[in-house]
Amino acid sequence: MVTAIGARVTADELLGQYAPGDFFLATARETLLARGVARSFTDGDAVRLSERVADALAESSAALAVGALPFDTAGAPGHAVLPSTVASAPPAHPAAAAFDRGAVGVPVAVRPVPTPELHAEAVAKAIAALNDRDLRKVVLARALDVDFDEDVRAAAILRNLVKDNASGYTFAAGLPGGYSLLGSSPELLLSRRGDRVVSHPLAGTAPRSADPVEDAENAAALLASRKNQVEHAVTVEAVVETLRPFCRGLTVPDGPRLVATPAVWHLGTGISGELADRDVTAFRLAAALHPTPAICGSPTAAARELVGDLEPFDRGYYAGTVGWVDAAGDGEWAVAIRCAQVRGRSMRLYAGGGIVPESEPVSELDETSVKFRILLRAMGLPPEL
Ligand SMILES: C=C(O[C@H]1C=CC=C(C(=O)O)[C@@H]1O)C(=O)O
Repeated sequence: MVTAIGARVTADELLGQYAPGDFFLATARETLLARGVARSFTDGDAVRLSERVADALAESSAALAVGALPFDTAGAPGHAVLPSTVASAPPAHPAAAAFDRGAVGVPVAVRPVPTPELHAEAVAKAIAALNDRDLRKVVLARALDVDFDEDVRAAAILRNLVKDNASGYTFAAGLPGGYSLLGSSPELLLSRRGDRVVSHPLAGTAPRSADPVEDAENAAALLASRKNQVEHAVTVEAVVETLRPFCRGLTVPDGPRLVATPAVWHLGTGISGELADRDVTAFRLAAALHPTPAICGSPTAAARELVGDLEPFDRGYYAGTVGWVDAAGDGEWAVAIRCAQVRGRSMRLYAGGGIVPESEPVSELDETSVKFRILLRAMGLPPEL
């Protein structure tokens, strides 16, 4: 097997080479394209998968492995690949802002799953269940199924996602069964470089507005909102608890900061730590953290059960994680949100939101609609569908 970090190319060129099945990741730090399969791994146990991948990297000349974990391994396996080739380029932005938009075509059908009304009803049931089942938070999602009369133009959608999203983690990941996951997530699950570990959980959301005054008001209201602060604190607590045993020291800010994305404001907390044992890889840490209360809830097992009871679909790799790990154990894993699972002529878009006792069903429905806009815009579709 030959794995090579290619000569320095541009993000634009890597996007030009991307084809469904490849792994692509654009961040503020770099752009990565991994192609071909030298070895692939699937495993229902995320920790075991991370260890198998670490062993394989140690035995091979591969520069890195790429992969994806599903939301729940009961529904789909963790998946990782030692690619045949890896190329990296400098960050796509600022140049990407001037990219031509890729043409995506017009869908022949769009179906919400469930209907918006039923999603609002599910949120109401979730609010009641928090009390009955002794939960602090649950994250409930809905989907939009979109069909085309030709294969989904994944490369064009990915190009548009990169163009539209100057920050965060814009990705495409090949999945088992011929699927790909395409999206642009604002949320870092875990990065490890040497002994420095960073996680940046997000929870708590408000819409952006084209009117600067309203936009600033929305941001200020989010920061002042007790409901959103609670939703956020539950998530940060879980990330800190999970990372603590792996780290010599952790730096956790006193409170969250506002994080701007093109469609929404979030509350975010940047957590950093010093890794105690360099044998613990980025993938192993991501497997330990996943699923955080940003996409599942708290306590985890009860929240996952409630998600299964209330959502009328399997999440697949939505609300999972996508990323890479290298032979030294360094790597970067994003929370797989603001994304769609794609195969053939169809794609399923997902959006969810954290539910706490103070949540209101209609606001939660609206929040999912706003979160869909990242994908809808990249597909050339109107913001409300
Ligand atoms: C579950 C999603 O977002 C999570 C990440 C940030 C903010 C969230 C919220 O405020 O509810 C969600 O926890 C999603 O976009 O599908």
